[in-house]
Amino acid sequence: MKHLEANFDGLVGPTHNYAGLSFGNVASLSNARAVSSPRSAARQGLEKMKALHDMGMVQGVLAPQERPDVFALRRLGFTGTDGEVLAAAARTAPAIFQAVCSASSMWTANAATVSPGADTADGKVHFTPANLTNKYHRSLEPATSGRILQAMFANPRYFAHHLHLPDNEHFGDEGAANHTRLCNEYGHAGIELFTFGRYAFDSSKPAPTRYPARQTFEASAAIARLHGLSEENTIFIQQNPGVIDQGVFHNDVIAVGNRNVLFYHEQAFLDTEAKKREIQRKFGDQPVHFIEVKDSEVSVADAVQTYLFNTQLISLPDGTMVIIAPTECQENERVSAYLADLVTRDTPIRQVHYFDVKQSMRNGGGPACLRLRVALTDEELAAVNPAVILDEVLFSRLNQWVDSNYRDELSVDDLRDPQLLEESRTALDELTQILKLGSVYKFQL
Ligand SMILES: N=C(N)NCCC[C@H](NC(=O)CCC(=O)O)C(=O)O
Repeated sequence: MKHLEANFDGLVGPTHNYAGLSFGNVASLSNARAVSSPRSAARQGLEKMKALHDMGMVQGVLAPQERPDVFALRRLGFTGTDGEVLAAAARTAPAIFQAVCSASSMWTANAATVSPGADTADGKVHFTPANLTNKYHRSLEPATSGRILQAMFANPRYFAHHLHLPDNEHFGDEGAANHTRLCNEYGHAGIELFTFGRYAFDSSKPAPTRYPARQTFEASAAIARLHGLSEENTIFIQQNPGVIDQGVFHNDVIAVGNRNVLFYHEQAFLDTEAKKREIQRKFGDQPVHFIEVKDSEVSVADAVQTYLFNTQLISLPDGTMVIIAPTECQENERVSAYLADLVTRDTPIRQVHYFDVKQSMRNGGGPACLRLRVALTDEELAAVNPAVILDEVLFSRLNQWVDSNYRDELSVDDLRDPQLLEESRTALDELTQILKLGSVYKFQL
């Protein structure tokens, strides 16, 4: 049986904007109210997807969510026609209004945690949408993420879907951004690394003091139980609270893993040496390549600014391991020198490919935030909704769809325009037909 890892990238939504909604995420706060370009953001994302497809990777598309979320405003007591709801919210509660307009579902590393069938007790691929409780604008995502994932991975013989964890900070869960899997081969049992920022039920344990820890230990442990993972293939690692306080709001801003490689900053974790020993013991006889970046090579500040670790570490079909990095890494002398040197060292990583995803980077989302990884056997892949898998035809169809539905520019003030809601709904309705998702949005139910 063949096996591979597929990437499902979030399509940027028609209301992509910069609202400064994510305290603890430096890029989001520093670009608050900048004018965005939904069209070029979506095109940048599609270019990256196409490039990975051209490298021989299986590349999928994850649909964005409907924004502004009028249903969320009605739940908060705004009434009248959709236009009246938008106008009243924008006038009387502008901060809430901006939150319900965020196109943050584009970062599909936060859509869910996924455990491949090789790791789970029942042999199925398990999905749990992230509840994203720490930020109101993101807490609006899990129900729709769940419906979209079920429409993509529908066959119950291969795929198991769980409800997101309780909507409470005690179980704050940010999905695959805090989850990495190491394995020898994608289809063989691997080890799943769950990274968390604090313990919810034990205030004596270390925790950040400046910025929030979005993921709790208790949430990570619940996901591992739900997915039927065993103690022997699961590792829980606490993030160093000091790096969260420097802007590492998700672990994928400071570490990334693929197959037998863990690439991380020396300050990323607590108890690093003990955790490395546990990883190697649970991984088995083959060596794990721990590529630890020293502070003297790249500082945490440079890592946060360039997203050196929010790179995609992928294995091409011939087995070559490559890094998909944002152009911000190329533009920073220290980081580009580090990467140029890394590919000459004795590690499995052989190439670096740079991509312009600036529209996403300005909100703190790099290449790795934009994708959800799903390791699949060929039999499981055959059971995935084929309309979401990118090929030449879908690529050009989606580019046309973006060109005819997306605005070139969007400022925060444009979000109250009821016409934008109409445009978004028309676009998303068409998209559900292109991707054969059925009815997944509330306005379609
Ligand atoms: N690291 C990963 N996997 N994902 C990045 C998510 C970025 C997202 N930014 C935002 O939600 C900003 C929206 C705004 O400010 O308009 C967040 O902070 O949750």
